[in-house]
Amino acid sequence: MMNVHEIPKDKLPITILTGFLGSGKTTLLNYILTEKHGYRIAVIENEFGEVDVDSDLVLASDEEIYQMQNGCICCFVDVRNDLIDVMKKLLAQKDKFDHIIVETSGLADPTPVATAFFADRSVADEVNLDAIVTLVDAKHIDQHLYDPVLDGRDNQAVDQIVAADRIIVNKVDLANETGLAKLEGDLRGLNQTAEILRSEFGVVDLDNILNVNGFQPSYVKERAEILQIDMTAESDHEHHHHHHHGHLHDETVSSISLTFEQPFVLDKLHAVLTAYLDEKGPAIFRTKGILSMAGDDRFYVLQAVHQLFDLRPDHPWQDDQRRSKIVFIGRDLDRDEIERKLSSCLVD
Ligand SMILES: Nc1nc2c(ncn2[C@@H]2O[C@H](COP(=O)(O)OP(=O)(O)OP(=O)(O)O)[C@@H](O)[C@H]2O)c(=O)[nH]1
Repeated sequence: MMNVHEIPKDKLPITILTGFLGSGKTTLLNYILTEKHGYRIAVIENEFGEVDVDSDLVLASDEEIYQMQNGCICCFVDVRNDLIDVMKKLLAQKDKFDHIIVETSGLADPTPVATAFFADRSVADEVNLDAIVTLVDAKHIDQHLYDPVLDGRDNQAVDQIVAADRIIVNKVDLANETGLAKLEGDLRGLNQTAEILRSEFGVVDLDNILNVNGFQPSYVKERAEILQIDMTAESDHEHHHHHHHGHLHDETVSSISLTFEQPFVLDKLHAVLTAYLDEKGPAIFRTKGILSMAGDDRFYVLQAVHQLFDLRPDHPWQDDQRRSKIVFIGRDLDRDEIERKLSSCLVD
């Protein structure tokens, strides 16, 4: 597709990739990283949860990947300052990249992330926020858009859609045409201007999401005012005093990370997870894990979004890394119960 927008020359384009937990951000990122589009891409990732699972799930590639894990990118001043510092490092070697993708955590409001690029003059002068691309899980988004627990409170699933310049309705294989048409109508109600695309496993026309010069600052400016974020560029160092107040994601949601040295018994684990997620799935938004199985030299990847889960073998373990890590994100998580149930699936 021809690109009709004029793209600022000499500025490094940045795409903010956002979308609720499990909507398909890493899947889309992996698609982008493996497609031959000719861009050299640096990726900045931020995840919610204590142990790092995401970096194991992003496919190995030549691209540079930076993890930012000490908190949710949208909430903590330090993390946004880290983001600026990572950007400065990237800009110092900007002849190595054509594009930067920032993948936010699934609970992030993208506005503070977007404003971070304007907050520091040396960064603001050299980058162009190309677009905020929001993934929407066609099967699960409704329960977050219309989350009764958040009634009257700030809802990040909504924030992410409202801030979008491109909305990708992903997982169309799990929805029917009537449901998709209704969803697209609802999305249009929240965001009148963003182009709405559909995808299965993140496969979209990349010309329509990268280098589109599609960022529309009006919404972000308005929201930044509500959040009391000053978007005026400051010179170096001053941004360390720059902050807003409070958390910007749903504080009823928390995460539990567990690690296990002993391997699991596959059948037992499968049965226990099926029963547990069936029972608790509505409140467990997301489960991710890299797991060691008895009698198998490959690591297993566990991926669940609410009740829907997938557990499958991947590559052989590398030396010294054989140890399971698993993260649950949701409401009212009972750490002891989860640990007890998982421990009952470990090899004797
Ligand atoms: N059926 C189906 N599953 C999908 C599709 N896209 C992604 N998935 C699955 O959905 C799960 C979550 O996908 P991810 O790409 O990890 O989602 P994410 O947005 O990065 O998740 P967080 O980092 O937790 O916010 C994985 O099991 C994917 O394989 C799709 O189009 N159809």
